[in-house]
Amino acid sequence: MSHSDAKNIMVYVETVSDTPLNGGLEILTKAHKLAAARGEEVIAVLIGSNLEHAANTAIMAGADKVILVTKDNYEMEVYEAILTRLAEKYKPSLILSAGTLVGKDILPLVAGNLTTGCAVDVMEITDKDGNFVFTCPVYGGTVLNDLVIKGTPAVAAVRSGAFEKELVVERTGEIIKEQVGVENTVRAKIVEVVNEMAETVNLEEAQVIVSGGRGMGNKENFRLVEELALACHGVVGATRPAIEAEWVPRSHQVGQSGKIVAPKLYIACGISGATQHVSGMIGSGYIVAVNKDEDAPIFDIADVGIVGDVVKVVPLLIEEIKKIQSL
Ligand SMILES: Cc1cc2nc3c(=O)[nH]c(=O)nc-3n(C[C@H](O)[C@H](O)[C@H](O)COP(=O)(O)OP(=O)(O)OC[C@H]3O[C@@H](n4cnc5c(N)ncnc54)[C@H](O)[C@@H]3O)c2cc1C
Repeated sequence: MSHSDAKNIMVYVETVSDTPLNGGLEILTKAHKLAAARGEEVIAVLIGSNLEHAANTAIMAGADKVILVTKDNYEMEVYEAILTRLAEKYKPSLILSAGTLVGKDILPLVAGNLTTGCAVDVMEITDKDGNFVFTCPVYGGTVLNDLVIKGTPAVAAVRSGAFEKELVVERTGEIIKEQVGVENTVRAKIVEVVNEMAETVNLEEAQVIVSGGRGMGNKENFRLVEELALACHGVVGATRPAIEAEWVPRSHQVGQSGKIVAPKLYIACGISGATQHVSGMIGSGYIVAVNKDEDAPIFDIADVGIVGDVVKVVPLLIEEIKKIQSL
């Protein structure tokens, strides 16, 4: 695509059961600010069914236009082809999506189809002299790298929680229904989707996460993490060793090779604070850590640190929270 043709920002907004995920809405708000400064528009793309309500939410979050494409189930190649066709038609200068598993699945493929580059794990986007600059962590989050994509459009998957969502009820926008024929592109078809109970976990959207690490000791003690999460109306997270010990399914892993999260409250129980874990939760609003080692690196990033044995401290936390809730 030539540079001169391209304008406007296209945002793929992922939905689950007709509801747009916060990651996409946060990006729409950021895209609205970037596009407004350039005198351009934000085009949201929603793929699924019964998405009219979600389209209105996308407009409130910052979309000027919302393109609705009806499809029943998620299929990577179909979604990738739809986004590619829409990019060819609408010629945006930037394509964004939340860096969820789906976003990270399809965006690099879209970038490949359009022979351009894709930034992942983006934490900030700035517009410098007409070029988008993407700030991304590298080396496990120890260094922040600013990068510019030379191809057009620039494509980027953004970290959940990187931007703040603002819903403005008075905003108006246009809803466009597009039919995109992509059936021939499908090489693999999903014939059945089996929903493991654990897969209902949506760590990226959670406001409260209680995570357990190797320091929980065993599967039975790990139930304390689940109990504390339940008491706080939160979601259970875990470090890789806790996953590898099979105390909890893989869908709960937080970190570099797991999920990137940004809850308001993150409680880390028996977690050392290794870079690969911390890079996935450093965007949390308030961090509480329980560890028996007062020199554990997790205390360097914690707002509140409790030095003690998780098996003694976590039951006390559960008891206190239940007491407060019963008042
Ligand atoms: C390429 C790569 C990718 C990775 N991706 C991830 C990832 O996505 N997520 C992830 O988590 N890890 C990841 N890791 C692993 C990471 O490097 C660490 O090994 C891991 O995060 C450590 O987990 P932990 O804190 O549970 O265990 P440990 O580092 O062993 O820490 C356990 C902590 O528990 C404390 N403790 C022990 N007993 C108690 C007790 N009774 N009460 C209180 N505290 C106690 C100890 O003091 C210690 O600080 C990755 C590694 C690599 C190489």
